Formats: sequence, C-alpha cells, structure tokens
Amino acid sequence: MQIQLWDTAGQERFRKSMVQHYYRNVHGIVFVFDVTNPTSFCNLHLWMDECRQHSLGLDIPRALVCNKADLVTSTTASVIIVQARHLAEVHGMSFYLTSAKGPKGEQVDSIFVTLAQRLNLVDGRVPSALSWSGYPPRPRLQQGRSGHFDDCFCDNRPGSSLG
Ligand SMILES: Nc1nc2c(ncn2[C@@H]2O[C@H](COP(=O)(O)OP(=O)(O)OP(=O)(O)O)[C@@H](O)[C@H]2O)c(=O)[nH]1
Repeated sequence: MQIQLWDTAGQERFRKSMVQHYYRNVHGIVFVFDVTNPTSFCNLHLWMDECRQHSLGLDIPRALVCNKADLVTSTTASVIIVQARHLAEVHGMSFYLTSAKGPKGEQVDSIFVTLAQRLNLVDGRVPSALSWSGYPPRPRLQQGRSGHFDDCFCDNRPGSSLG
C-alpha cells in the first residue's frame, strides 16, 4: 500500500483558502492539534465541519492527534487531553497523544499504520455512511452566541474559565 500525505496549513486563516481539489480522492484524515495551544483544539470543529461540507463523510477513517505531549505541564493541557479523547470517541476517531520531539517520535508511526489498516478494511469500498457497527452518529452541537460550539473546549467562549 502506498500512502500519499497532504499536509495542509493548520491555521484558521488558511482554512477558507483550501481549494476544492484538496478534498478530492481523500481516503483518510488526520486532524492534528497542539496541546499547548487551546485555539488549535477549539478550531477542530471548524476543520471537521469543513470536511463534512466537502462531502468527506463517516466512511473516511479519521484520527485525532494531540501533539506536543512532551510539553504538557499545565492543568489546561490536561483538561484539553480529556476533552480531546471525548471528542474523538463521539466522532468515532482513533485518538493519539503524540510527541514529534519525543525519543522515538512516540506514537507517530502507529497513527499511519492504523490508518492504513483501516483503509485496507474499507478499501474495496464500503459504500456511503459506513456500515461499521458501533460507529457513533454525529452529536448535535449547539452553536452559542460567540459562534463557538457550546460543548467545545475553548478558552474564548463566554463563561469558560480554564487556566
Ligand atoms: N516540543 C515539541 N515541539 C514540536 C512538536 N511538534 C512540532 N513541534 C515544533 O512546533 C513548531 C511548529 O511545527 P510545525 O511542524 O511547523 O507545525 P504545523 O502543524 O506544520 O503548523 P501549521 O503551519 O499550523 O500547519 C516547530 O518549531 C516544531 O519543531 C512536539 O511534539 N513537541
């Protein structure tokens, strides 16, 4: 199996400039955020929505990667990890806590090995909204006045006091 990886610019300001052809022929998605940067976690919903809007459905294997584990020292980062695990669970994504700077680039290899294994499973191709049993339905997210999702970790949303 040959895997071609496309690394998109993760910052929010680049999201709308992602052109249509980036979304064509996508067979797997790895969402990566920086555990030391709460905004990068908060923006995951936008990227996930973006993928949905480009018809990348639940049949596409997805992984959620919480990177820079070597820098986790704050309570905020620990809370983000808990919330990220939960987010991955409700969206049926594999979850990884990684460090690209760890001694062996901890877990990084296994992200792609697991994704490749899942692709092998779905290759051949399981049609539309996946017949994997136990695949959870998309949760209903309430969008708050701030434009952020109410059940999303975000240090900018009203009433949030993580720190
Ligand atoms: N300590 C630590 N630093 C990391 C880790 N991963 C990346 N970095 C550092 O974080 C900085 C940004 O890394 P990039 O690989 O450019 O991040 P990116 O995800 O491509 O960023 P975008 O342009 O937003 O897509 C660099 O200085 C990296 O060396 C990690 O696991 N631990």
